Amino acid sequence: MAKYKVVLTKETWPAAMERIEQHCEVKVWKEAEPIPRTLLLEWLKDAEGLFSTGDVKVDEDLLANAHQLRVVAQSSVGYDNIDIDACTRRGIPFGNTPGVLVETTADLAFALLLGAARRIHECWDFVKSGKWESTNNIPFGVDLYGKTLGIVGMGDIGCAVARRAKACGLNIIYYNRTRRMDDQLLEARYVDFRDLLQESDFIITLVPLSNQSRGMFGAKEFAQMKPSAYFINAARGSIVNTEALYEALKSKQIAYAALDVTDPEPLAGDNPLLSLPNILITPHIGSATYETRNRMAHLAADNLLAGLGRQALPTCVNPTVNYPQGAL
Ligand SMILES: NC(=O)c1ccc[n+]([C@@H]2O[C@H](COP(=O)([O-])OP(=O)(O)OC[C@H]3O[C@@H](n4cnc5c(N)ncnc54)[C@H](O)[C@@H]3O)[C@@H](O)[C@H]2O)c1
Ligand SMILES: O=C(O)[C@H](O)CO
Repeated sequence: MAKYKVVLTKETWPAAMERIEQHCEVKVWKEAEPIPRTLLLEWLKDAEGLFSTGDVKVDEDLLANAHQLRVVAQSSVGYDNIDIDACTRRGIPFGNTPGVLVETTADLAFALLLGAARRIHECWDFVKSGKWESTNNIPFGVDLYGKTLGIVGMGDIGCAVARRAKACGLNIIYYNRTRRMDDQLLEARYVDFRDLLQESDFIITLVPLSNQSRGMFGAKEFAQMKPSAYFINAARGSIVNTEALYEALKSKQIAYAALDVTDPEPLAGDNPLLSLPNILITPHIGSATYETRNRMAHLAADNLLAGLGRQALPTCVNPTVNYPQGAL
């Protein structure tokens, strides 16, 4: 049987790759930098499936060039690099990987909160550099217990963070596009965005990047936070105005930031944020455990292979153009 023609903008995990290669003739970009746009356009001319990554823009122009394309799949829950309306207009279903990374990403968001509050990375540098001379010259942190955590974007991961926060004795408030019906179970109080900024001791943001959320944390928002506030971003770098965050940290308008995502990514070694003493940055590792990345790759492969066979994608973002279950 003829194999499907598929483009991968990066290699994926071996077991998922094997499954794809069983059914597909693949073109894979294997370099660290994003695939050059002209090459991608060339490869997509006869491709039936695209296995994309967050560093590639899937937009109207790209789709207009890909006449045979019948499915796009990506191994991530966020899909801010994909023009979903353009996919839908062309009848192309897009599949992401919700659910399978929830607990892993919540662990990381909460680790950033704990790591920043107790200055874990500074303590490690302190010990390594031989500065540990007495019991009172050590880096001091702040308590979590009894403080208020504000969660912005109370979706799957936000709720998983709330469960961890509840176990640590934090009071939880949240802001979301809509109020959650189950917020009493989480013991979380729905507030408006301004109240969340003003009342929180810690803010964790897990809101998807969209036209509405781009730059939602800027100078005005940092000015409303407490001077003792800790700001944690595990969503996308572009929901924050980086210059405004730098100024807020430098002037001690807020106390501390912990970021798993930055704008841009990767962050260059001479980025001004790195000169600040009151920041902790990890390299976009929210879902980066062996188990979870493997699960994500398999779910993305499920979506890809289903779409190629004109079967319903298990996790389709634009269900109006998903294939019906059982179709040929
Ligand atoms: N750091 C990482 O490695 C990592 C890993 C996974 C996810 N993420 C990011 O986290 C985001 C959330 O993931 P999830 O699985 O919880 O998604 P989700 O869809 O379950 O939750 C998102 C929540 O945000 C709310 N929301 C959307 N736009 C909003 C807005 N403008 N203002 C307020 N609330 C808004 C939605 O109503 C929803 O409740 C992803 O879109 C992704 O960008 C990052
Ligand atoms: O959106 C996601 O899933 C992460 O940011 C990438 O793993």
